[in-house]
Amino acid sequence: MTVASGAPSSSQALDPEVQEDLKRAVAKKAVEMVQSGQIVGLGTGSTSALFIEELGQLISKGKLKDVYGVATSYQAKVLSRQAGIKTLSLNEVNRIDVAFDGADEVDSQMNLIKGGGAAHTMEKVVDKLAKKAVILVDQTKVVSQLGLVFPVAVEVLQPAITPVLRSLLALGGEPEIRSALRKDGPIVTDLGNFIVDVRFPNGIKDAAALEKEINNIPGVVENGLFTGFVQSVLVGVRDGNENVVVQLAEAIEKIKP
Ligand SMILES: O=C(CO)[C@H](O)[C@H](O)COP(=O)(O)O
Repeated sequence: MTVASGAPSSSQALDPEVQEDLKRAVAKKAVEMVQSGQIVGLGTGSTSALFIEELGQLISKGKLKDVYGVATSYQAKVLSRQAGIKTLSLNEVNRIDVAFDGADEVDSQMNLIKGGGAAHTMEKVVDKLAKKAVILVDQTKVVSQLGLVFPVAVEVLQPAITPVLRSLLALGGEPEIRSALRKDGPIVTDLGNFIVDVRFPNGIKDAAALEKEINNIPGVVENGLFTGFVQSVLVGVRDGNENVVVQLAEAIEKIKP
């Protein structure tokens, strides 16, 4: 599978309404993969929110029974409750059958940048624990190289912020503490930590190595590089005839920006 020819390249912005249509189409396709009795990881962000909405509709129509969600954030938990999906905490489940999550960037190896919603720490826990992680994106997220556009989000223990910033600079990054729109000062994550967005102006050459290097810095909780474990990506694409198409990539080297 390749992303349909005629699709704008990933760096090209889409009309927000078209992008929303692509996300919705992906969410609708994704819920078809859920089976009754499953425990489902629920990601964070606007695409995951549409998935939660669609899943809630299937449950309320009785088309899916005994489905439980494991939320990756406060947002996912509240949206699940509103959609009528029962949630359990990680400590109450003995498995996660499948997790559905969004991403900020996806490369041809199905490595990801996540963390635009500052929820990547619990997303990584849930997505990696799941028997299968399915990533839901529109075509704007598919890139030839990670990091050229989107920074890597790093969750950092508050008391360690200064030495962590120094270490991130030493790795060649350009770190910036994420601030809130409607609050003076840094945002604080669901887990009580700061977020540092690290730009790598020349892109990321070895995402797996960088993921490990950043996580080795004392004071770092988790970073938003997800490498080496995702095997399914659903991509919403607008084809040359302006039709919305959802493509499933299930092996590495299959997504082309
Ligand atoms: O990683 C995430 C949250 O931490 C999101 O999945 C990512 O930011 C994509 O969000 P959206 O679907 O709104 O584009």
